[in-house]
Amino acid sequence: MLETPVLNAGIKRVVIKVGTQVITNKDNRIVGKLLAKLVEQIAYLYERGITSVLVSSGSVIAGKEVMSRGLITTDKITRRQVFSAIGQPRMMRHYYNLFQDHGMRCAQVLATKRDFDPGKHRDNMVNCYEGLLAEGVIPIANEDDAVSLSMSTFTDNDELAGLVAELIDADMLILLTDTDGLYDGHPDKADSRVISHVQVDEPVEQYIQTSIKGEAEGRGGMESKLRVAKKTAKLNIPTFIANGKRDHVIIDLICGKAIGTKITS
Ligand SMILES: Nc1ncnc2c1ncn2[C@@H]1O[C@H](COP(=O)(O)OP(=O)(O)O)[C@@H](O)[C@H]1O
Ligand SMILES: N[C@@H](CCC(=O)OP(=O)(O)O)C(=O)O
Repeated sequence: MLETPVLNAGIKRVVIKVGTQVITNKDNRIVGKLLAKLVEQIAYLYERGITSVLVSSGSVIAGKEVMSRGLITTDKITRRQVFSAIGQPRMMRHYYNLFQDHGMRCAQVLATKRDFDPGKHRDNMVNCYEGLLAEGVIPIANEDDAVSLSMSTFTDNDELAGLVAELIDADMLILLTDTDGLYDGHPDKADSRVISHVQVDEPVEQYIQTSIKGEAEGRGGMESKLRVAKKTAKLNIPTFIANGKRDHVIIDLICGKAIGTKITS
């Protein structure tokens, strides 16, 4: 199905973050075919000696998908906790089945920000990731939204992905979203163009547009993607912002195709 791409031989470990916008349709429903496309690419890379960690959003929207009518509480925080607690196993059921179709195994690693503090918590995280990767199991990370509140909350999963990339010493970080990268204007405007390369000291934040998000539609936005991308790139981990709905996007990036926005130090 795929052409014969020439993968960058220097890439052995990659962290791929997929946002809520990538895996849902306009009705905010999870699209199984999009998850399948992502898993197919991860399986393709795995066969060729490249291991991936998937950081997947979607638990809150997956919970809302089945619960929005029945939920009595109007407290936003509790709603988020309940949605994510219900949605996370729904997401993992999708992923478990999809990886199994490729003869692969996956595992869930939920974290709060505290787990990345230097010391015992962090050592435990390293142990867990390295243990899974050594066994050929694909770790699927998400924030532990059911219990992650106030001081232990990540800005969003972009931040989590950046921390995981640092933790496992990744060769590349890919932030997948629903636009083709960072645009120099509003992504919906005809005269806006994707910025193909950003260096960490370039003041491209001026291009970020404000967007209003509904409940469960994810957090963060382009501002946090850019902040995380610059921080991770400074650690010499090349970071990409690209369109997760595009066919073969992960493989194309690892082949060095000029797509998305590349952020480097
Ligand atoms: N300059 C820009 N270029 C591209 N996208 C932008 C820009 N400014 C704001 N955005 C918005 O950022 C959104 C992606 O971030 P986000 O909603 O957090 O996605 P995700 O759920 O994938 O993490 C896009 O849908 C787009 O509307
Ligand atoms: N942890 C939440 C997603 C939070 C988040 O960062 O969302 P997004 O900006 O869509 O990547 C969830 O699983 O629904």
